Amino acid sequence: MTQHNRAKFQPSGKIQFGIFFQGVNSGTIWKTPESGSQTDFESFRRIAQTAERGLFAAFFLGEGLRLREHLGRPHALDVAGRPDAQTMLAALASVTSNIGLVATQNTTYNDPADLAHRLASLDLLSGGRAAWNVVTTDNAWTGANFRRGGYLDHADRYVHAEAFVETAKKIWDSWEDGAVSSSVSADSWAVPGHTRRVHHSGQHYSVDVTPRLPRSVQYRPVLFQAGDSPEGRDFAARQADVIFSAHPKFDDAVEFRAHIVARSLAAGRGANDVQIMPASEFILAATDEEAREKKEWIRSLQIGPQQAVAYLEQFWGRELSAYDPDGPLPEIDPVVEETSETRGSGFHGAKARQLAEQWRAEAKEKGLSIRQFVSSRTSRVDATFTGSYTAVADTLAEYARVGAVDGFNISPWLIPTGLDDIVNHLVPELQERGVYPTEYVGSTLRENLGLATPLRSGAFEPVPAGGAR
Ligand SMILES: Cc1cc2nc3c(=O)[nH]c(=O)nc-3n(C[C@H](O)[C@H](O)[C@H](O)COP(=O)(O)O)c2cc1C
Repeated sequence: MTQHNRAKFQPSGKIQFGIFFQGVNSGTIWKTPESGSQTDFESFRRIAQTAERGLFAAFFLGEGLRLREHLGRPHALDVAGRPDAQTMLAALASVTSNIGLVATQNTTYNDPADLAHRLASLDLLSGGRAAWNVVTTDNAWTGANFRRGGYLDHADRYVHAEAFVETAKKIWDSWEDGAVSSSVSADSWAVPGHTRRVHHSGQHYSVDVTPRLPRSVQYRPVLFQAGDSPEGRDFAARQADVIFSAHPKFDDAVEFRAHIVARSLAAGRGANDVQIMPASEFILAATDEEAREKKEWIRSLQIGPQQAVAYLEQFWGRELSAYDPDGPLPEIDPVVEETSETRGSGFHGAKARQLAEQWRAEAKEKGLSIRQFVSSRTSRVDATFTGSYTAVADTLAEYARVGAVDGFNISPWLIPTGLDDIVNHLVPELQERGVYPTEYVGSTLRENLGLATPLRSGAFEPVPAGGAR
C-alpha cells in the first residue's frame, strides 16, 4: 500500500462477527427451560460450533478473577464465576477448526514471561488462532488475591500495560523462522544465532528469559484491547490489532472510528491498521413487531426484581430489599461517599449522593420504576439491535458501507442456543447483501481478520546454540 493510502481510512465494505460468551452479568438469561449452564463445557462447545457454522471470526472470553461481591455476598447478577479462559479455549481448539480464540487477560496482575508463554502455547495448539484481549482491569478487589496485592493507579496501569505488551511481543518474536534444526542428525536442537534472549528491567517487573516456544503460523497471537479512556485509546492505537469497543451506536461508532484513525496515524501506523468490534446484542424475529415483543420478554428476564434492587444497592451502599422493585427509586440517601460499582463502569468512584439525586429525578421524569430504570441503565441499551432479520441486515450493511466498525462482538442473551437465529437468518441476509464473509479465507485468525503479518520487534541479544540432540 502506498503512503497516501495508509494515511486515509478506507472502509472494507464488510463486517465480521465475534461471539462474546459473557457468563456473568445481567445480559444472559439463566432461568428459562432452554437456559444451559454457564460453566459446563457443553455450553461453550455448542456456542463455538454454531459460531463457526456462521463463519464468525472469533470466540471471545472475558476475565473476572474474583466473583463479584455485594454487601459481603456474591453479586446477585452473577450466577457463578467464569472458567479460566485459556483452559476453556484450549479445549475449544480441539472441537473447532477455523474460529479465532480470544482470551481476555489483564496486565495488572499477570506477568509477561508467563502469560506470553501460555498464549504462545494456545496459538501453537490451535494452529494460529489465538488472540489476547489486553485489559488493565478496573477490578480493584481482585488484587487481594495476588502476591503483589494492591491496585495500580489508572495512569500507571497503561504504563505497565505498554511495557508488558512490548515484552510479550519480544518474547513471541524471539525465535527466527527455522530456529529449530529440521534434521535429526544436527548437532543441536537450535540453529546458532536463531533464538534471542529477552531482558526487561522495569518499575513493575523484570524479565530475563530465553523464550521456550517457536512462533506459530500466524507469528504471534492477535492483540485485542478493551479500555475506553484517552490513555486506553492511545494504547490501543499503538499496540492493538482490534479494539473491543463500547461504541456500537451508529453516530458514536463513526466518531470513535475517527478518534482511532487519528490516533493510529499519530502513532505512525496506517489508518486501517486498527480494527474495531463493539460489544452488541441482537434481538431478532421474522417481523419488527415480533422482535419488539421478544425484547420486552428478554428484558423482563434479564433484570429480575432482586437483581434490580441489588444493582441500586451498589450505588447506595446499603440494603434496599424493603423497596418495591416496581415502585419508585429509594428516597433515602446513599450511606457511602463514592459509588463502588463492581466493574467496568464510568460510575466507579462517582459521588454517590449526587448520582442518586440525578437518577431519582430522571426516573421520576420518565415515570420509571426501579426495575424499569435499572433495565434502562445497562450498557445493552445502546448495544442492542432489535428488528426483523432483513431490517437489521440493512442496518448492518450501512455500518459496513461507511466503515463505522469492522464487526460486532455479540453477547447472546441465551446460552447455548442464542446464536442460532443469527447464524440461520441474519448471516444469510448479510451474505446476500455482500457485506459478510462466505467462507473462512485462511486457517489463522490473522488471515481471517485480514490483518497484516506483524513486523518482528527490535533486535536483542542472540542466544548461543544449545541443547545437544
Ligand atoms: C468492552 C469492554 C470489555 C471489557 N472486558 C473486561 C474484562 O473482561 N475483564 C476485565 O477485567 N476488564 C474488562 N474491561 C475493563 C478494562 O480492563 C479497563 O479496566 C476499564 O475499561 C478501565 O480502563 P479505561 O479507563 O481505559 O476504560 C473491559 C472494558 C471494555 C470497554
